[in-house]
Amino acid sequence: MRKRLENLTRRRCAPEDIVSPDLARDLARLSQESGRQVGLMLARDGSVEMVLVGDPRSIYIPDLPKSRGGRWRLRGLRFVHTHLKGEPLSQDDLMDLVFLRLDCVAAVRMDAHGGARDLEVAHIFPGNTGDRPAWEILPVMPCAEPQLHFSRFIQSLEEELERSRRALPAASAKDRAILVSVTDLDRDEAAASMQELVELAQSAGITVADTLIQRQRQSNPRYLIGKGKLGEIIVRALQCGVDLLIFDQDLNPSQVRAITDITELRVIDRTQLILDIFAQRAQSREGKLQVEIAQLKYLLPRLGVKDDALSRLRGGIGMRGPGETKLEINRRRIKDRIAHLERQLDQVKKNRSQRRSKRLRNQVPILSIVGYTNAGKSTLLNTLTHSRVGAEDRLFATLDPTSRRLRFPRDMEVIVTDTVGFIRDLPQDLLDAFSATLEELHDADILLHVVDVSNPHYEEHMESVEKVLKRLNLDRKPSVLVFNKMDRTPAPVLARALRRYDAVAISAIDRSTLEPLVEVLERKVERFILPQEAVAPEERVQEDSGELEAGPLCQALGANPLHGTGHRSLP
Ligand SMILES: Nc1nc2c(ncn2[C@@H]2O[C@H](COP(=O)(O)OP(=O)(O)OP(=O)(O)O)[C@@H](O)[C@H]2O)c(=O)[nH]1
Ligand SMILES: [Mg+2]
Repeated sequence: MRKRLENLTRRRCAPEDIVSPDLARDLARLSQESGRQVGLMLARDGSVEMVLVGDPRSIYIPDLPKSRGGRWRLRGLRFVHTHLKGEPLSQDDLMDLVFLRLDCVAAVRMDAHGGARDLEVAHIFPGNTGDRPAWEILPVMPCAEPQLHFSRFIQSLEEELERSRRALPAASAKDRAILVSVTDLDRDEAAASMQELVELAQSAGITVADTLIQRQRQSNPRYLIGKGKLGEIIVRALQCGVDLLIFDQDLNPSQVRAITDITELRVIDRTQLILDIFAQRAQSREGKLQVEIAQLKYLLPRLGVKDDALSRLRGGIGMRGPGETKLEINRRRIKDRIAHLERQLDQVKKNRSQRRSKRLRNQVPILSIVGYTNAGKSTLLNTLTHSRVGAEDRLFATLDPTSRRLRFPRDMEVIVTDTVGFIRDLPQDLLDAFSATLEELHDADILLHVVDVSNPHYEEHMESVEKVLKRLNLDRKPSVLVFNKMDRTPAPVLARALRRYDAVAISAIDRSTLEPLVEVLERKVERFILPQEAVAPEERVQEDSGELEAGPLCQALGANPLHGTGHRSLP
C-alpha cells in the first residue's frame, strides 16, 4: 500500500483536467482498500506535489510551502481527495480552501463499490461576497468526463480576482486595510466604534477596503476572532488586495503572531494605530520624544514573543516612528533608549517652561478648540476665521501679522487654535504622547469644548474629553461648552441637552448660528483684561465703527479691548 501511495507522486494529469479520470479511479481504489480518504495536492501543471492520507471522514493538510506570487494570489495548488461514502464537500474542506487560498478543492465521491462516481468542486468566489459565502460550489460532474477545462477556469478566476481588486479606488502608495472588531457591544455601539476606527485609519492615511464586525460574548483566545470569520477575512483580503488588518480591540503578542501567520497579512490594533497617528503628527521636539517613548513602551512587553513579532509590530503602517534600524535592537537596548529619551524629555520640558513664562509676558489671547474627534472643531475654526476676513477672501492666518490691518483697538488679535481630536480609551503611555501634542493647550486662555450633540454618544464623548483634560491638568481652565451640529439634532434632544448642560448650541457649518457663541466668548475674554487697562466702553465702540469688514467674532472682539500685555491676571 505504501509503495502504491508513493507511486502516486510520480503521476501527472493534463493541466486542463482538474483530475484525470484514471487518476480519480486509482485514488478511489486506494481509498476503498485502505478505508481512508486519500488526497493529492496538484500543481497548476498537473504534477503531484503531495500525497495525503486521512481517516475515513477527513484528511489533515499540513503546512504548505509559502505561496507563489504573494498573498494576493491563489496558492497555485488544487486539492483533490476522496469521499468514501459519496458525501458532499464538508465544512472542513471549504475552510481548507479558504485558509490555504487553494485554486480549488475537489471531492472524488465514491459509489458503494469503491468506484469514482462523481466530482464536486469548490473555489473561492472572486467578487464581492457581501452576505454570501466566500466560496462557490460547482454543479456535480461525472468523474469520467469532468466538464471543466481547469487551466482556462483558473485563469479566468484569477482575472476576476484582479478585476475586483482594481474596482477599488487606486491607492498605490497607501496601505489598504480591512478593519475588524470583535465585540460584545450591541449593534449600534459596535457600529459607532467601528466608524471611529475607520476615521482613525483614514486619518493615518490608510485606505479602508472593508470592515467586519463580529459580535460575540466570548472571544477566541487564539485569534480573538472566530475561525469562520477569519476565513472570510482571508478571502476579502484576496478580493480587495489588502495588506493590513486593524483590530479595534487590543491584541496580545501571540494573537498578533497567530493571526499574521494564518492570514499572511500585517496585523495591528487600535492602540498601535493611534500611536502611529501621533508619530505622524508630532511636530515639536517634545512631541517627537514622547511619541517615541510611548512606541517603545508599547513594544517592550511584546518582545517576549520569539520570532519576528518585533518587525511586524514596527512594520505597522509604512515605517514611521523610530526607524527600521531599531528593529534589531533588543529589550535591553530599548530600555536604555527609553531612559535616554526620558532624560532628554526632562530637559526639553525645563526649557519649555522657561520659554513659556517669557512668552506669557507679551501674547495675544488664545482660544483653543478641543473636543472629541469629529465634533466639528476644524469646521468651527474655519467658519469663525473665514468670517473674520470677510470680503478679503483670505483665511485668518492665526499668526499672520497682516491681519492687523483689520484695526483692532491697539492692534490686538485673538488666536484661535485647532487641536487633534480626543478619543476614548487612551492608554496612559498614549496619553503622555497626547499631552505633548496638546502642549499648546497649556497656553490657551479659554478652551472651546466642541461637542457633536447630534451623536447619540455625545455624553460619553464629553466624559472622555473631560477625563483627558483632567489628566492633562487642564480641567480648571476657563472653558465654553459648545454643542455643535444642532442642524442635525432633533429639537427635543437638543432642548434636553441644553437643560442639562450650560452650553451654547451652534451649527459650525452655518455662520449665522455662531452669534450667541461669539457673545459668550466676548464676555469670557473680557474677564481676562485688567480693569486698569480696559478702555472705556464708549471709546471702544467708536474705534470699532465702520472700520471692520468682518464677521461676528471679529466684531465681538473688536468691541472689546484686548490688550497685549498684562491681561492674564486670570480668575
Ligand atoms: N451637519 C453638520 N455637520 C457638521 C457640523 N460641523 C461639522 N460638521 C461635519 O462634521 C465632520 C467633522 O468635522 P471636523 O471639523 O473635521 O471635525 P473635527 O472635530 O475637526 O475632527 P478631528 O479633527 O478629526 O478631531 C465634517 O464632515 C463636517 O462637515 C455641523 O454643524 N453640522
Ligand atoms: Mg479637525
